[in-house]
Amino acid sequence: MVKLGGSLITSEGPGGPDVNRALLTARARELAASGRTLVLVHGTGAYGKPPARRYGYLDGRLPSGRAGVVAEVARDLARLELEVVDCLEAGGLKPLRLPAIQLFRARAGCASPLDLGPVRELLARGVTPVIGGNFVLDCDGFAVCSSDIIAVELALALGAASLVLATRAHGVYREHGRGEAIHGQLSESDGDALCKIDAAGQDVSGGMLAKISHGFRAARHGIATYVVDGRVAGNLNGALDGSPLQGTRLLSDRAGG
Ligand SMILES: Nc1ncnc2c1ncn2[C@@H]1O[C@H](COP(=O)(O)OP(=O)(O)OP(=O)(O)O)[C@@H](O)[C@H]1O
Ligand SMILES: C=C(C)CCOP(=O)(O)O
Repeated sequence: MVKLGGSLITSEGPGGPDVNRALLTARARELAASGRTLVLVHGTGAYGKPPARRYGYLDGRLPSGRAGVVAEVARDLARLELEVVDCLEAGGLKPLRLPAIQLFRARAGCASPLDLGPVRELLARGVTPVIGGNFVLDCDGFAVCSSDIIAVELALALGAASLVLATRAHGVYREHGRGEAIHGQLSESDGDALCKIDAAGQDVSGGMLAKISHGFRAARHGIATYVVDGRVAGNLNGALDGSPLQGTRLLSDRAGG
């Protein structure tokens, strides 16, 4: 399971959000060359995070009365998803996009998987399923379903051997903004280290701290879990092989559940 972070694959251009096509195609080429069976999940970055601030749903929930906002943002996310599969295909993969809203459902803002049969069946047919962070149905409206949650839930449900969370950072910085030293590995019992990590109040998906917390859930179930630098050539395959060139391994002290 590989998740390509929104900060990695998108940027804010002069005319609005853009996909970093060259980088994404290069990563796809490396993954295609390895010939692995893969599920690819991706974030929304410049397409998904600014609207949450602009329209004021940083808690990730929108009642039915705000369906117009959901429709507008989902339209832009559909453009992102199309560009992503275009780059993945240009890199030599056989990607097929599955909408998050058909695979996940939320209850009071908390998303969990529905029937993942289509993901399994695509894998069996040699296709790479691609799922982007997006809105899903909630009891009384809609909820943001972050790509970190999608990646972790799919990794758990499909029994993935590893989960690689690729982002635009060297790994998990020890002190973000005050140097580039990263944790080689980070354990969920390391309270001193974790309390220095940014909870990103202006990020609908909770930033690095939320990413790490979700990642620990996968680690707890024995899935080799990494936060790696997606800008570094060869790093995704390195991490999938258990030795990233640049990144942080997330470890659980509560392995087994
Ligand atoms: N301790 C930290 N270590 C690494 N990055 C950090 C840390 N604290 C904050 N950050 C910031 O978090 C960013 C990554 O978080 P972000 O939520 O953008 O992840 P992403 O997975 O790339 O995006 P998305 O959630 O859209 O998929 C980094 O680019 C960095 O700017
Ligand atoms: C903002 C929406 C709707 C999707 C979630 O964004 P992600 O955390 O970038 O996957």
